[in-house]
Order: sequence, then C-alpha cells, then structure tokens
Amino acid sequence: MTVHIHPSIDNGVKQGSGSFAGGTLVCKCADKKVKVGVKGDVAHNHACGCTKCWKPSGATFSVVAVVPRENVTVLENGDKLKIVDTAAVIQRHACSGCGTHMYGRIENKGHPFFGLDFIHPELFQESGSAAPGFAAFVSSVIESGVKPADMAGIRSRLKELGLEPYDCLSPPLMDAIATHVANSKAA
Ligand SMILES: N[C@@H](CCC(=O)N[C@@H](CS)C(=O)NCC(=O)O)C(=O)O
Ligand SMILES: [Zn+2]
Ligand SMILES: [Zn+2]
Repeated sequence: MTVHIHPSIDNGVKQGSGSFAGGTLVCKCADKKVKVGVKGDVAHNHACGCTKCWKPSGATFSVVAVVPRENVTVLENGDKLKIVDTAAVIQRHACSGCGTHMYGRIENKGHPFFGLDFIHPELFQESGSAAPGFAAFVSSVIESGVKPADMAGIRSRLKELGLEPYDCLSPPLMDAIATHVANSKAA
C-alpha cells in the first residue's frame, strides 16, 4: 500500500536552505489571490494530523510551522479572509474563495504560544524555508477517516521520512507548554 502523507513530502523531505529570508504565501484562487508576506524563516515546522489544520486536497496531514506574529502582513485581497472558527484557540484566517488557510493567530495573551502565527510553508511562492522535523497529532488522522488498521503503516512511513510521530506535540514543545503553565501558576 502506498502511504500518502502530504504532497510536499511524499517524495522525501527537502531540507531548507538555512538562510530563508521570508517570502509570500499565496492562496489557490485563479484570480484575486490572497497574498500574505512573512519576514524571516519558519520555526517548528511539522506535519499535523489534526482535523483543524488545513490540508491540500488528497493530503492526510497538514504541514504547518510558526513565525512571530509581527512578521506576518496581509499584502493583497485581505477582504477575502474569514476566520474559520472564532471559538478555536488558533484563529485560522482562510480565503473564502478557495478555503486555503493563510495564517492562524492566537489572540489569548495567556496562551503558551501567544505571539506566534501558524502558517503553511507550502504556500510560499519562494523555496528554501525550514523543513518539517516531526509529526504531531498523528492518531487524530483517524478522526478524518483513516482506518485504525492503517496507522502502523502511516507511523512507519513518517519515521522513514525522518518525521518522528507523536500523538500530541513533540517533547520539546510539550515541555515548553508545561513550563509556561508552571510559571503562570508560580506567578
Ligand atoms: N483530535 C483533535 C485535535 C485538535 C487539536 O488539539 N489540534 C491542536 C494542533 S493544531 C491544537 O493546538 N489546536 C488548537 C486549535 O485548533 O485552535 C482533532 O483532530 O480535531
Ligand atoms: Zn483563495
Ligand atoms: Zn493541527
């Protein structure tokens, strides 16, 4: 069985240039494309199996990374952007024309990841941004219809691609969240 994870990594994970200076994220509309400028490289790029992160058609996983929110600017056709779920922690701003999520923003100042926006590096018109390094919320793909019996094959393909599978976030990110919670309680 061929295991498809995401079109940008199914043929192998292409490493970033290490000097990506930023670029423009472009939606999939034929015209009046939404364009979002991002300064600098992305961090914590990963495959996400959750149901909320945007995936291109046919993908089992999303590929998503973070950038400082001050580095993100809507450049063109921002009037097409709509928040997918205003109740979610991550306010995902999607193009109402093609459905592509252009950036996700956390507005809760107390959240461990406040200050970071979530973006999909495959939407950069430029190449060279940092590559995904792990896979998160892997078990969640079952919620999108993947058969539990296919999970062993998915996890082994992720490992083959060098993307260690986790069912929540990676240990360093889980540690960062717990540290934030501990510090908030201590304060
Ligand atoms: N099992 C759930 C997990 C959803 C989830 O917790 N996603 C993570 C990773 S993106 C998150 O931080 N979500 C916050 C949000 O969506 O606002 C699903 O697949 O819908
Ligand atoms: Zn669009
Ligand atoms: Zn997700």
